[in-house]
Amino acid sequence: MRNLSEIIEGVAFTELQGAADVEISLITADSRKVVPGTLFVAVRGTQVDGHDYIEQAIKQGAVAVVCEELPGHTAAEADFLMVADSARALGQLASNFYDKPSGKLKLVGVTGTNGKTTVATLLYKLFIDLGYKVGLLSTVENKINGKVIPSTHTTPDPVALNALLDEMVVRGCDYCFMEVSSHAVAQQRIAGLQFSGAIFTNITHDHLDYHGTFDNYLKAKKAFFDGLPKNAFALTNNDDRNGLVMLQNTKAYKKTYGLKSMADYKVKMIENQFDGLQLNIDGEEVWFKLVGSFNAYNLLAVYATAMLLDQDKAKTLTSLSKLTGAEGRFDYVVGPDKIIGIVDYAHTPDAVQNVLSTIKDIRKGNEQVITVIGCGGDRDKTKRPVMAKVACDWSDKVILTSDNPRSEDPAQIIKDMEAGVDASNARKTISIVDRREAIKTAVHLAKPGDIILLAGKGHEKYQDIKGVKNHFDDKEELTKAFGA
Ligand SMILES: CC(=O)N[C@H]1[C@@H](OP(=O)(O)OP(=O)(O)OC[C@H]2O[C@@H](n3ccc(=O)[nH]c3=O)[C@H](O)[C@@H]2O)O[C@H](CO)[C@@H](O)[C@@H]1O[C@H](C)C(=O)N[C@@H](C)C(=O)N[C@H](CCC(=O)O)C(=O)O
Ligand SMILES: Nc1ncnc2c1ncn2[C@@H]1O[C@H](COP(=O)(O)OP(=O)(O)OP(=O)(O)O)[C@@H](O)[C@H]1O
Ligand SMILES: N[C@H](CCC[C@H](N)C(=O)O)C(=O)O
Ligand SMILES: [Mg+2]
Repeated sequence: MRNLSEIIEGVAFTELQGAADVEISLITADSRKVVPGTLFVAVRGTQVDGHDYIEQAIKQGAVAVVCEELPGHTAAEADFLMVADSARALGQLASNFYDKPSGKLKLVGVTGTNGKTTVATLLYKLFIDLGYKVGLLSTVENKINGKVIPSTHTTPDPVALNALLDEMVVRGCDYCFMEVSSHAVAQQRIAGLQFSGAIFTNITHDHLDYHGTFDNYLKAKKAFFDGLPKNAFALTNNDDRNGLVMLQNTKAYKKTYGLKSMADYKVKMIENQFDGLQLNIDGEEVWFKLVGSFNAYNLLAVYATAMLLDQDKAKTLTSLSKLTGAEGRFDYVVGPDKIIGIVDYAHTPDAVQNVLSTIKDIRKGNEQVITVIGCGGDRDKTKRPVMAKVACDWSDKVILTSDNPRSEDPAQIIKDMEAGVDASNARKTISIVDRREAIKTAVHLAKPGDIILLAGKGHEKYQDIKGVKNHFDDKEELTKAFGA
């Protein structure tokens, strides 16, 4: 319970109707959650306009409303606060409501097309191992010092986000590592947060359905860096062609990492094998349990962050060398006849190419690589043919199948993917709509020693078909198919 006058502190408003002297028990942008004593924030969304629900919210007991436009007839029972950008105000209000929890711990955000979950999860595990109390906000799960809280988004909405940060503070967390998705930046889910540091992994093709152009997608990631305070660090991947763009307008202190280019933190690849990576990281040779050259970048980003947070170099490297990655990222199961099944969350053209090139680099002989892959419905359609082409170019056999079709016709999504399969690749490609059948077929086609890649769903425990989330787990299906 907080007084409205405290909650609106620092929020730039153009007009206030009412005394702002009411007690607020809840803050929400969703009229369906309003209970008596709520502050309702009307946000314009991609589907509907929250302003259309103001009256409903007041009927349900909202005592104050934040909006960009007053409703036609002002209901006198509530206070009204007019702002230029209510999505932004929601972030600041949520932070104030929970008494600015992000400032009471060290909050580090990770952005980039691929690697966010891996980097944030490794940082969480590392700092736990170094003896701290830590929070994690990620695609796979949210965690508060060991306690798991299921995650609904890569970056939660501002109210859920600040509530989680508040719980972290209450439970004594020193650090929180969180993923910052481009959607979250564009929708102001991180407004009002006080970051101690930001990490950029890379940017390649994804989410063009939402951002419209690659340039807008890039600008969303950059906006996160632009908003950092000067006592925060801004750590970027200098091998990525857009890595330095992140640093152009930030007030934070700038640091770079890289394998190929000049950078403050450097790594060299020594060995890349099925059971791990040997790297020379900042002058020290260390063996890590993670697989694939892209993980050299992730590990380096984590190491650099630990150094920027003043951790001991030797302890950090010793600890990092023991860690495994995030669930569903290059997760493997060995089946009969030494057939290897890999479950990986690669769901962008770049990630698919990276994981397949890693498999090619580390396989021992001429074993076949069989890839099972689909693309999500109601998401970027332009990546579908590209992902299919990459899968074909880098595999010996490909089974095109369903990912999460959501509201779309799964057969049509596969048709969109098939458009990227040229005549020479068509010979090695089949399409099977049912993902379970596709996995069984891959196992059936595999000869001793072959490698099966199940791409796109990683840790997910469901398949979303027409809005219904049916239980589905790639690793479980693979294990069953191996057993049959
Ligand atoms: C496209 C997108 O990102 N949508 C997010 C957005 O919803 P929206 O703009 O469509 O909202 P809307 O339905 O138009 O409603 C507008 C406003 O009216 C309110 N409303 C609506 C109906 C009603 O009866 N009453 C009411 O008050 C809503 O609560 C909302 O405040 O804001 C919602 C609240 O924060 C999010 O839950 C929702 O995420 C949807 C479910 C989603 O699937 N998002 C994905 C694409 C996403 O965000 N992904 C990224 C990761 C991407 C990556 O891998 O990098 C993530 O961070 O998870
Ligand atoms: N640094 C990297 N560069 C390129 N590809 C990567 C990198 N790290 C991981 N990948 C690939 O991308 C996939 C997704 O990795 P991860 O879950 O860490 O990314 P993410 O950015 O969190 O994704 P999302 O946006 O869906 O949350 C992995 O399964 C792997 O195939
Ligand atoms: N966080 C990503 C995950 C996509 C994973 C894939 N399984 C799909 O459903 O498209 C997104 O929202 O685009
Ligand atoms: Mg993620």
